[in-house]
Amino acid sequence: MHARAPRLLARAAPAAVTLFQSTAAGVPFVEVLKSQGIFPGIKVDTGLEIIPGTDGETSTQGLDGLGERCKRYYQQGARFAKWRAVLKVGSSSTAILENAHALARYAQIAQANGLVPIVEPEVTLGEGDYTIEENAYWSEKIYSHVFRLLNEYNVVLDAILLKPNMCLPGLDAPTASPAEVAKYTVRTMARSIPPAVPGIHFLSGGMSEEESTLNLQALQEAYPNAPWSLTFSYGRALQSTTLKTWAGNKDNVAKL
Ligand SMILES: O=P(O)(O)OC[C@H]1O[C@](O)(COP(=O)(O)O)[C@@H](O)[C@@H]1O
Repeated sequence: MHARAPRLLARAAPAAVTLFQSTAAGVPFVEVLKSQGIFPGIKVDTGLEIIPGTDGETSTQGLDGLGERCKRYYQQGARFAKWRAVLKVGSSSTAILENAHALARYAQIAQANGLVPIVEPEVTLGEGDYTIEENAYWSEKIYSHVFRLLNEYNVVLDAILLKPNMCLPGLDAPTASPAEVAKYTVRTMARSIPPAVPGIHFLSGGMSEEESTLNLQALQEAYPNAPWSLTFSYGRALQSTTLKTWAGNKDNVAKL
């Protein structure tokens, strides 16, 4: 692990297989993370499947046997779980309900097994010239359904983390300024996310490293008294330059 990683990461969510692996020196990955003050977690969904009768919309799989798996992951040292639902501006009501239901069942099962569920309803950044207002409308609609189902399944809201998208215009529309992104994103959260949720950890969703950083900074500065902590759980915006620079070659580690 890179020496700067512990300063940057509070938690890490490897795939199931990695949770049970060790370093070349034989130290379990879980122990490496714990010794650096990083909470290990686990992605528990098993991927996407097309919902028949829709225009390629997906439902996230992985509920079968989830309780048993969560039990094993907890014993192995995991303390949180992650499940990603993929939605879009203009999602059908079938896709919204299906994904909200699966997120709620997953969160309920994860909590019953001692894991903090990261609930990730991602309204993907797509092609088209839709406006930031349209993205905000669909994001609000989708999050509201997700929370209706979380409540339906008695998920303890104080013990989840939300991983949503920021509100952004379509890829073919003019880009929005960080101030606009902050305004629409926090308005959407204020309308649909209960204050009991402790943290909103945004995904980067295809934003560049710089864009995602500036947008997050704008959000935090504009809303210092937001009821939830506003922070990040970036994938691509954290890893892409690092992976490119490293390129699997240990001689490049010093450049990181
Ligand atoms: O692991 P999954 O569920 O396939 O998700 C893919 C990526 O999407 C994320 O959930 C969000 O990633 P981005 O920040 O790049 O949008 C990452 O954590 C994850 O690596």
